[in-house]
Amino acid sequence: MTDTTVDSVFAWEALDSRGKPTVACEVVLADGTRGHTSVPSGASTGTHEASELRDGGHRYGGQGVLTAVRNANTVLAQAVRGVDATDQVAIDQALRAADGTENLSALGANAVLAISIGSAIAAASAQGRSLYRSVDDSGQRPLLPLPMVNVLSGGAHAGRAIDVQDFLVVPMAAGSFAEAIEICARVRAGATQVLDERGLPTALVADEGGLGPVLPSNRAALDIMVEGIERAGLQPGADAAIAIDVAATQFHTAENTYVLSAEQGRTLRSAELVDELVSWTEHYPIVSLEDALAEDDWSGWAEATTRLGHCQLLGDDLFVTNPARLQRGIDGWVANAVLVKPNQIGTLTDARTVVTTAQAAGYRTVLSARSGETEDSWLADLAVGWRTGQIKVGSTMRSERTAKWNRLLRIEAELGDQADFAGAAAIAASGVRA
Ligand SMILES: O=C(O)[C@@H](CO)OP(=O)(O)O
Ligand SMILES: [Mg+2]
Repeated sequence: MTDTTVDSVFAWEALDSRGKPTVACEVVLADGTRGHTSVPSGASTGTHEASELRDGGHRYGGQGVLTAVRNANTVLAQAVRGVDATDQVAIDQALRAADGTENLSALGANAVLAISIGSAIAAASAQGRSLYRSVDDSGQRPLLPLPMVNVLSGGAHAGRAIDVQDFLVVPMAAGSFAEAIEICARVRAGATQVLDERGLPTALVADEGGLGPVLPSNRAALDIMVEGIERAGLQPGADAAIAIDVAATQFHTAENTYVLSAEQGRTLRSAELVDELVSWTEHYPIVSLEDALAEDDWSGWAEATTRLGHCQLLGDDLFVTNPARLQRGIDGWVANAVLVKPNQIGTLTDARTVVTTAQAAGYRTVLSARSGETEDSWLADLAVGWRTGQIKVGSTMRSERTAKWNRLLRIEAELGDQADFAGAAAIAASGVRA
């Protein structure tokens, strides 16, 4: 008989895709069902993220992850024991109450998230359902997300060879998720050819599998994106467009300026950075800009929203998947979309709240992996089940990335015409205020 109450938690230290320690765990239900998970970690993290216990180095260099593992195995395990794993809100409340801090710094957001997700996976499995089905209470047909896929990398993920962190391809013409991934893979191959022909190294692969060439300017990277799209036999804009993650927090200074080190230290004020971005959108088929300004530059962000509101303006470091920061954005007319990373907030319930709050306000939602990932694929299921419409996982290379793409390919293949594909409408659809 199915008994979905939590019986025990077994956590341990595992490796992430950067070879750094992370938390893995198995949540075991009373009927013996198990839910295994491991959690990711960012490199260009926002100051306002939930606080993971992590030393950043190998286990022999510090105790952070081991402490999180111990907390998962002891006080957090105790907190969820006897709670029904099908009641995600109750699981997450128990975890939050045990930690007692707003940002989960006492026991570690990584320990909390591992149990939060492990419980959801165990609950789905006990009910004989796929995770994407068990987290979906919409009563609608499953919705496969439009991917944005990393082609060129800079910033904190690629030794700051370019200032902008991610140059991604958005497969506008795709009619299915499978077609979308094929377009992205073709553009990646096209960009690789272009770099090869210029004698630029293509073996330098960044944290998320993007190409990491040293280029003279951010515009040079945009040129390569356009050429890569053309080389793939596609029309820039109509078939494949460009998204960028400026990750501006990374080159913002205490004097409230932005320093482009890839462009000889060119220094810009907020309004000048917005001018620069506006000019990029005039010359290149850019449909989405993430973290266009720094995490606490709310006035710069407001200006960007006024001047760039025809594009998707995605808050990552700005909102950090935090319901209160998102609400401030909605109230203040800032951005028009939110990047959702469950580990920025620490529980599935809070991440879900961000998705529903954003969608109710007309903001678009993009579920996102981290630069330090694991081979888990639960993120793919959450994108479908939460109907986020878009997903960002990194490139079409490296197994910790393809684990998510491949899970989505399988879901689409299994469902056939029982599922919908969000397509370009997910990024172009105007919100109530766009
Ligand atoms: O900034 C981001 O959007 C993510 C993923 O690209 O990077 P990180 O996980 O390092 O924060
Ligand atoms: Mg980002």
